[in-house]
Amino acid sequence: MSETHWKLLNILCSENETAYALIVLNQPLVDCASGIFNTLWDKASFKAATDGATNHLFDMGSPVGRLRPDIITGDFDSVRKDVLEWYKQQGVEIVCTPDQDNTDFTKCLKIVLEKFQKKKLDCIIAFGAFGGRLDHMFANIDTLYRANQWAPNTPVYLMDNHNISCLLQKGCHHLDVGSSHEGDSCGLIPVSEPCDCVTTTGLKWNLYKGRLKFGELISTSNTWSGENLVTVETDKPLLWTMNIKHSLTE
Ligand SMILES: Cc1ncc(C[n+]2csc(CCOP(=O)(O)OP(=O)(O)O)c2C)c(N)n1
Ligand SMILES: O=c1ccn([C@@H]2O[C@H](COP(=O)(O)O)[C@@H](O)[C@H]2O)c(=O)[nH]1
Repeated sequence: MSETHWKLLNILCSENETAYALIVLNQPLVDCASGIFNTLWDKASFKAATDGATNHLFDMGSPVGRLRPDIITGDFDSVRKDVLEWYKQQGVEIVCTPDQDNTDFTKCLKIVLEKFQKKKLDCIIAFGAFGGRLDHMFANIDTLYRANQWAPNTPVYLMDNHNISCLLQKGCHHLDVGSSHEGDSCGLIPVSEPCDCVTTTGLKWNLYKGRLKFGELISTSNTWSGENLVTVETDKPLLWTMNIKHSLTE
């Protein structure tokens, strides 16, 4: 049985030295000027902006303090021409990904993984993954399935100001929930297929060899039992999601 450890919000702790790449998705960053986004941005080993996300980075800072990613990728139907040109002049790597069968996020993730094939990267965080368009939210979750095929040993987290999610593959998972940044609720969602055998510890509503299936039971509005670790054993891919404490997001 495979064992996977997930650091989750521990990545945000000041003493934490996780090497991660940050992929910024096209969602407003106005509410993120302080708190989580800034922390993630400052500590990232590598920063990528997908298409329209570049507008948000551009609009956030003054020309002097403007946030500068390492790479900008996308089909470029959302980024403003002047914004792309400004970053080009600043020497930022620009990669056009015109394929219309995959999202800009999926394509960007692949580029980031290729860049880090030989360098150390503990995980990848995609910020701005929820809110806005529902089709995009499903596509962002779908990208987690692809990420597992491309780089099964590199955890990928979807985040926004309020949530962090990751895809648990078949096996046993140890989820660190003792960072003090955790909010009150969490969930286990069998997105792609029913999970017939799920066992958990560390939750208020645990399962023992239980079945999770849309139309039958999915685990939402769950919460902690008070321990710093949650364990999940699952026979099929299962989306873990939890919310982030308000004080961090204000
Ligand atoms: C069956 C099928 N449905 C839909 C599409 C269309 N499609 C899927 S991914 C993609 C690119 C999306 O680009 P992105 O910039 O991520 O999103 P946008 O904001 O432009 O919608 C497109 C057009 C397709 N290629 N195949
Ligand atoms: O509502 C949304 C819009 C976008 N995204 C993500 O951002 C990238 C880039 O978006 P563009 O609209 O092409 O600039 C897209 O691939 C999505 O992953 C989103 O999550 N929600």
